[in-house]
Amino acid sequence: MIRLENVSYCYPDGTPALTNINLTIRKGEYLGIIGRNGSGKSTLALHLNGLRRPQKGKVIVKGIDAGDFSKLQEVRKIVGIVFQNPETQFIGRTVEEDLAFGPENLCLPPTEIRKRVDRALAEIKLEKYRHHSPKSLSGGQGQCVALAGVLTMEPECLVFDEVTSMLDPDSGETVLRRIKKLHEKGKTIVYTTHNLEELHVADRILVMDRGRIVLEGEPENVLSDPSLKDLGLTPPSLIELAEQLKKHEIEISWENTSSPSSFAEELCRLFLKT
Ligand SMILES: Nc1ncnc2c1ncn2[C@@H]1O[C@H](COP(=O)(O)OP(=O)(O)OP(=O)(O)O)[C@@H](O)[C@H]1O
Repeated sequence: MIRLENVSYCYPDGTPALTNINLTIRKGEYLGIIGRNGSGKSTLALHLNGLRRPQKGKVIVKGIDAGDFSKLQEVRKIVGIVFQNPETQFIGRTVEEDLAFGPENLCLPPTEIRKRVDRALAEIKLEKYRHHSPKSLSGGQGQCVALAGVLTMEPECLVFDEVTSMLDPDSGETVLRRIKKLHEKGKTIVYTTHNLEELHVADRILVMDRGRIVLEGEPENVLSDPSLKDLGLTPPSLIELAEQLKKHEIEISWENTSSPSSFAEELCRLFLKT
């Protein structure tokens, strides 16, 4: 669906943000991109719908060159982006107005705009906030509205750039659940984060460091890769716990316990002992 061929990008002050990136994003896949601060995740995300154009190499979106300025509108219909801070994306005075903005720009007929706004509101389950100012919502609700705003454009691929980093854990969970649902409905998802706990649902994970892809694979392999710590990343807590149990040769089995809560208690007990 999206192909990056030898993509390199340097910011005007000379900071190299991407170096020789080769990547194919398959239709319907959930791709997680992880890396410490400044590793190039956002710059890569911005290349996926032409918000940044490669200085070297090519980004091809369903056969269209995303670097070709005249094709930008087409590319943005296929790939939508949601950013870290939803407030920077709000334009309308009410949620409804905000959601209508994208389809209005596509010059769609009013009935179609209405249909898309209603559908997007139902998708994020925020119908009752239709007439509220998007700026009056909580961080999590605001992020869901930003997501709905992208959905009104009906893109096949959704790119989420560190969308939970400003949210509390509960709101972050809600946003992640919405994203998972969209994936189940067939959307291609690209999700950048520096929190490995969020990536167990991905089909594939890329690890970036200093503008390069340094590790790639299925979650079970990448999340337990010993080089993660050297790359400034904290493995998921369950994997850390499993490593500790292995290191201390502690045996634990489900059969020893009668219920999930006693299993959890047993784990806690063993963990405190190590
Ligand atoms: N507008 C800019 N001007 C100059 N340099 C920039 C700009 N944006 C990013 N950079 C630099 O480019 C490199 C890659 O940054 P990028 O934001 O893509 O990384 P990131 O992995 O998304 O980081 P973070 O997790 O902190 O958002 C970093 O060295 C960063 O300082």
